[in-house]
Amino acid sequence: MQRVETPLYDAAQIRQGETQLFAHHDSFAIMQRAAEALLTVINECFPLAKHLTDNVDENAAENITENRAENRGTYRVVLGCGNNAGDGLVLAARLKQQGQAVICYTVFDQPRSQSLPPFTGDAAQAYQMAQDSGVPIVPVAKWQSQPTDVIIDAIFGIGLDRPPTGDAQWAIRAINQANAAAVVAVDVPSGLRCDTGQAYTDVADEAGDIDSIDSIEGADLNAVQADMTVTFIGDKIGLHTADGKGLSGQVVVATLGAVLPANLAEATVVRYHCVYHRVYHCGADERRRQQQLNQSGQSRQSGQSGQSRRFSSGNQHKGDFGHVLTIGGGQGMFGGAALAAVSALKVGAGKSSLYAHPDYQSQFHLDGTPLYEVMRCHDLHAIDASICFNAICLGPGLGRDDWGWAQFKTVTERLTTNQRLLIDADGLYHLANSDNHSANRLENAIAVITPHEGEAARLLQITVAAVRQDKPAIVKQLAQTYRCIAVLKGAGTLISDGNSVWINESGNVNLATAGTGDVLAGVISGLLAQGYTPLDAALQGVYRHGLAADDYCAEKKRHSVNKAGGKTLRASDLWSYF
Ligand SMILES: NC(=O)C1=CN([C@@H]2O[C@H](COP(=O)(O)OP(=O)(O)OC[C@H]3O[C@@H](n4cnc5c(N)ncnc54)[C@H](O)[C@@H]3O)[C@@H](O)[C@H]2O)[C@@H](O)CC1
Ligand SMILES: [K+]
Repeated sequence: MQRVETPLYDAAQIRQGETQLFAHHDSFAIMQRAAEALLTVINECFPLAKHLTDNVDENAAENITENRAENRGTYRVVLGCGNNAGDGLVLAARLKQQGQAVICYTVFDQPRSQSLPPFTGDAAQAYQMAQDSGVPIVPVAKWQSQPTDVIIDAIFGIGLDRPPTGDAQWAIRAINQANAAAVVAVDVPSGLRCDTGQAYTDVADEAGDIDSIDSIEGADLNAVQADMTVTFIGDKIGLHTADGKGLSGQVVVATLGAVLPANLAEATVVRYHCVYHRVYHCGADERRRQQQLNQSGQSRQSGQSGQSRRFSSGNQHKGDFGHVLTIGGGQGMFGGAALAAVSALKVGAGKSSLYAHPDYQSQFHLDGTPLYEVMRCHDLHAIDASICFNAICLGPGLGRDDWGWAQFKTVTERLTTNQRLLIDADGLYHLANSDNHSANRLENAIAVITPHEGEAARLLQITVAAVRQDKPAIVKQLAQTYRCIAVLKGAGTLISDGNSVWINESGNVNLATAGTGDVLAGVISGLLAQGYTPLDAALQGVYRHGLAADDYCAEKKRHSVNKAGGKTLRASDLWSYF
């Protein structure tokens, strides 16, 4: 299995690329290139019928759509006051030159009441170009839109440095509520922080306690929800993780001729996907990924690692594929442990054993179905002397009570050097509450931890809001603090070895459902048991878990079961797609 990595950049690195470009090119020419890239994408992906009556004046502009016999839609460009708006203005001029219906809305100025627009430099030149081309430019107070319109968000790009307020906030809401045919973001969806993927919200960022996700869930995002983002110079971290994964839509990169300096090619944050050398039943997605791989000049391939022995020859025994011991299933929580134990088998582990609370020793069932394939483990005290467990999965459904704590202690005190270990769920709760001794012991083990935001907050003794502020930095910190591979789960799951950060490309919102985390714990443990390095087990496990959810949704759509692709997935549904 190959891993394909594409570098992602933060705003400071993009500014370096910009500086390099401007050393050899006129900056307005680069802005025109950006607009040309936007125009190409819009013409290809979101064409509207040409507008035949020219010379629409500013006062009549807001009635463009209504005045047309056929309600064929208008390009509505919403402008901030920086160079992101400059890109939007040049685009508007080019659309107008093509004979399209286009109107610009200014968020920060009232052109008629002020002698000069607030634009400066290249953006001022772009403003002039749009005016010369006859593009109507009106205050956003005159906003109106139709479902047939295409909205272009040119409010903020990489220069966003504070929460949008006033008219900007109003404009972001108007775009999101417009129910337009499409929303295209210029460079970055406005309101999204491009370094971290965190969107501004309508509540203060400081909200949220340690481990409490609920306190900040439900806040309205103060950021544009785009169908497509055309991003310039290099791809950006925040478009692929946290809020950004959902807000950016499809991401198209236009380098504008920039070749980022060699040291940036060693970006410490990359997004990745894996390429399998076998045929999947959902081949279309894989073919698409293969095409992207072939077309992408920026990608690099690595991780020729961990080709599972399962596929290498036909002459093997189940013992060759590794044995996973799952420890969890405290009182009332057997399901999570069972999901993990079965998932390890589904990704090819040869054997799976489960140690659970004595209540379950006589009823080994998941949703009423007996767990025939999973063996019972009756005694944890032998695990240090035992060579039969190739990986331990500690925590699914373990519970935070005394019984859970006792099992956690038994395992961590008996960890042998190089024991392959994954800690998830309540195992992480106990890890956070244990003394440094346990963390030090992880150093000797070959360990992977898989927290969600709340668990990450507890592990680092910070608030959930603080975790959300910079997830790429947090996942690194987790790996460094606990001396292991850290997987920070969520939209655009992040993985770190304490040095680099990988962002997973697969997966969708359907994974936000009970039990999928237990399945992931089992998947990674299953790969660990088969001999994958902990980094490869984490990277491939996260990718395969997300791909299974993508394939599930694609199949449901194909069979018209769920055309909208809504949330129907149950955790155990993933098993059929590994
Ligand atoms: N100069 C050029 O030729 C190029 C510019 N490009 C575009 O330029 C963008 C960056 O331009 P800028 O650096 O001007 O930044 P932006 O256009 O993103 O906006 C920055 C302006 O908005 C203000 N601002 C930031 N947050 C605000 C808030 N919440 N409320 C109110 N005002 C706020 C800033 O003070 C600044 O005046 C890129 O994202 C890209 O779209 C690219 O096309 C590359 C070429
Ligand atoms: K934007």
